Amino acid sequence: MIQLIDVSKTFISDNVSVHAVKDVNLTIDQSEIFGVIGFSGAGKSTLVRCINLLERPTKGQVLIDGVDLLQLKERDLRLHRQKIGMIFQQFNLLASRTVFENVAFPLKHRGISKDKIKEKVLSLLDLVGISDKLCSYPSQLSGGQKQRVAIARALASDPSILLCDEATSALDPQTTKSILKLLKDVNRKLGITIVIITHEMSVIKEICHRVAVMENGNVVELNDVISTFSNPQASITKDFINSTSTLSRIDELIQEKSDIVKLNQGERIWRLDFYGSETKEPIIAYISNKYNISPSIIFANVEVVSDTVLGSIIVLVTVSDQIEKDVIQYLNDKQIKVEVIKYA
Ligand SMILES: Nc1ncnc2c1ncn2[C@@H]1O[C@H](COP(=O)(O)OP(=O)(O)OP(=O)(O)O)[C@@H](O)[C@H]1O
Repeated sequence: MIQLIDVSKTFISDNVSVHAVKDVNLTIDQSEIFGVIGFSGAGKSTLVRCINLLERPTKGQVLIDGVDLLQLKERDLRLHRQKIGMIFQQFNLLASRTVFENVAFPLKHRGISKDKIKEKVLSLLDLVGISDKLCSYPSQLSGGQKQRVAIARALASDPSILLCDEATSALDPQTTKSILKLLKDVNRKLGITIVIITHEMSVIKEICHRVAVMENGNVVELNDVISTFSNPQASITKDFINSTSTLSRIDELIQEKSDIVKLNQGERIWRLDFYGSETKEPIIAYISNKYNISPSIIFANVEVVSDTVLGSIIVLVTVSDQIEKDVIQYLNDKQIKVEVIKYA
């Protein structure tokens, strides 16, 4: 378990203080996949580097399984750090060493026999699916293959925690998916806690259990992924979610006064957000029949997040004030959020 208690990090350069991380409190459970999202400069890397003391916090405590790393002497700290692996956007492989040698590197000088090292490296390369590149050099590998080698190397010390700093940002979408799937497998098979820094909500959606949203050094929102997507609180979280969906196009169309959103007398535009079991009910058909209205769908977006369906639709509907109130009440009772985006 990782506990960050009142962690702050201030950099001072040229007599200017930069408060990169401000009083962050976080608990990340064993075997959890935890995401940290934020725009550039929000403090994500600094926060995550505080977990293995690549950055020493200016203030606060960093507890790994109850042990405060900041209180440890150098030798003990080195031992504890071996339990925290890390991978990076630029892979950080040793260019002059083969794949085998890169993965074997953390095992050197530990009194482990050559045979044991070989056995371990081969099983790790098998786990990450790159056994056929044993003798290749990093320059002969694709980005996805390099990240697989980096993951194998990070796992060589049998860590209980794996920190991933923008590990998929340099990869194309398909390779990103395959690396995220590998991280998921590693989490499931080895029970390793994974902390992932990203600026893409799609990464959070794909594999994380919980997510912390960072802005200006603060954690401004912290929740499980479903709640974050279905009921975001902070405006920056809403911005991130909008960036993954086509629905925010409606706001642009309204601003542009597009013909698509030009309304006649009595018409309105609603946004309906629903998730989980509600997605199986024929809600639109039901309200059409019950209230004698004919919603026409302008946009729709349905996602699957952590095995839960999340849907949003934007509809144009002609309706009186009273019927609108009744329909909204009915939908709210069904746990469907309704926002009236535009009146005629
Ligand atoms: N070594 C350093 N010296 C001075 N300032 C630093 C240092 N490292 C980071 N900062 C500053 O701290 C703030 C947070 O940086 P950090 O790299 O943690 O953000 P980030 O959210 O990870 O950004 P990105 O997504 O661009 O990597 C920024 O203003 C950055 O300029």
